[in-house]
Amino acid sequence: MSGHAYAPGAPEPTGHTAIEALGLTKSYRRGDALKDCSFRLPAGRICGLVGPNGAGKSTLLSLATGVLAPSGGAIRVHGHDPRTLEARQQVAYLAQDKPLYPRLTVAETLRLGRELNPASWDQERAEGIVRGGTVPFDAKVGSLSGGQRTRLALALCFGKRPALLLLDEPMADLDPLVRHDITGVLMAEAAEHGTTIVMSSHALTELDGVCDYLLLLTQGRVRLAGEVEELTSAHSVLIGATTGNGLPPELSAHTVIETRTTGRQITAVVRREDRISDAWAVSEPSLEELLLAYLRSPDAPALLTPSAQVTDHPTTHAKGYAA
Ligand SMILES: Nc1ncnc2c1ncn2[C@@H]1O[C@H](COP(=O)(O)OP(=O)(O)OP(=O)(O)O)[C@@H](O)[C@H]1O
Repeated sequence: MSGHAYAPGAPEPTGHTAIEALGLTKSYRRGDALKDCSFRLPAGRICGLVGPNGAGKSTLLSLATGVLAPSGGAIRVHGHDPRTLEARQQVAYLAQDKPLYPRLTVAETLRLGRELNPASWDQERAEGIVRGGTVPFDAKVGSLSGGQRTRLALALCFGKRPALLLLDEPMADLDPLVRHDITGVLMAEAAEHGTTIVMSSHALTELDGVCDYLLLLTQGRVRLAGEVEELTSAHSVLIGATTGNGLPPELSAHTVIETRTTGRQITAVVRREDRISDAWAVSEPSLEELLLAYLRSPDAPALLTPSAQVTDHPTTHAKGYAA
């Protein structure tokens, strides 16, 4: 398993699992897009999927939707191989370019959604999302604004009543007001229906307050996974005075993620392993500060909170992981 234990004696993760990856690897001719990734995403979370360009975010989403097959290891969605019908019925996916038919009207698009998902379609829910954005039902999709198109695409996704919704950079081309609006849709749907949402994003500030779970990938590996609150509270930002050359010796008591020196002041982001001396001004990093520290420090060790760790529970193997 990648990463290391979060806290000795921590309780076993509980609850249902939306996504579980074990040694998940995806190789292309030029190299590995994902390397030996193991993590668990509990159901009912809004998870930010973060990482620099080329980190493997889209590849992971494609594996979770069953569009791609792993080169090694395994991924399960609600306990099923993503390529099976059982998994596909539970997952909705919105690609970055939000593919919709421009010549259909909004009403016709929803009708198509119903025809494609006859067993699960929730017309009232889909219509409610469209109405919330005052999108005219008789308008052609090709005439909609970016925000309206996103709303319609989300209505199609949620109309399917998915247990898990995967979104590839849903906010990338939207202005701040529309982003706020769409965030509201996501949070309301997740709260009301318990839908698990995974959304990849480069806009770190936007994830704060929206996501309660986080998965950070860099260079195809899991660097951080777990509850946002647990991840941020496990770290501290320390500000103190520099002491000659090298790092102040007290820092060695902690796992140092990043240090920056400005004049005679040193700022360190650390994973606390011990009491912090009174010589430092101490604060908790924001989610953005934490992510930036890990992004700037590719060698900092990975951290997975207990709920994000894949346990060696026998049912894991019963579902075919061992094969
Ligand atoms: N079809 C493909 N063929 C070959 N290499 C690919 C293919 N798709 C992705 N890759 C490579 O795999 C790596 C991961 O790409 P991926 O698109 O998953 O990253 P990403 O985190 O989604 O990036 P971005 O933020 O730019 O969308 C990159 O090095 C990319 O060049």
